[in-house]
Amino acid sequence: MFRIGNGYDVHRLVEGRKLILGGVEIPHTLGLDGHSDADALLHALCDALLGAAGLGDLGHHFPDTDDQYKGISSLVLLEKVNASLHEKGFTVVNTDATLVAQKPKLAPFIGQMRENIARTLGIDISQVNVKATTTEKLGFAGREEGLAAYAVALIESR
Ligand SMILES: Nc1ccn([C@@H]2O[C@H](COP(=O)(O)O)[C@@H](O)[C@H]2O)c(=O)n1
Ligand SMILES: C[C@@]1(CO)OP(=O)(O)OP(=O)(O)OC[C@H]1O
Repeated sequence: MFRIGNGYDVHRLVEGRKLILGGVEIPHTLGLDGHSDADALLHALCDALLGAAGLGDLGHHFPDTDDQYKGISSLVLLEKVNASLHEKGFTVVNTDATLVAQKPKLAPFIGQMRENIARTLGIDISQVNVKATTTEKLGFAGREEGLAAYAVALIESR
């Protein structure tokens, strides 16, 4: 049986934090604020996978009030989410994500993001897609106040 899920995450862009997306540290004047490494791409992807499996959302499994997750790499969270899906008999068919950010230019880093996600999920890179778009300077993303990520995931029960 096939199941689909979607995820959406936003993090504020602030000074003094790293900009990490898809497990890649991207040089930029601003970074993402959050309890973990604030990797919005991986958070949206985790929520898409959890949603497809009917397992709620990221905050339910990893509360942002729990010190053990402070500063944690979201690749570790993705690995844990993937393990939860496998425990339930699900395998990932494919994922697709869209990053919404006015700056910086993300295209040069998308290949590494895809590699990180594919390796963490134990799937082929052809099963992982990531793209980026601006909002033509509209809204919070266009004003560079924050960055958003949308993700969808298709999973299959064994
Ligand atoms: N932060 C971003 C946003 C966009 N891109 C690339 O630019 C292309 C054009 O984006 P528009 O929002 O103007 O349509 C887009 O297809 C991406 O390849 C990017 O690298 N980083
Ligand atoms: C990742 C977690 C846990 O550290 O917190 P944040 O890094 O703040 O990210 P967010 O997407 O706001 O919430 C999900 C939480 O599970």
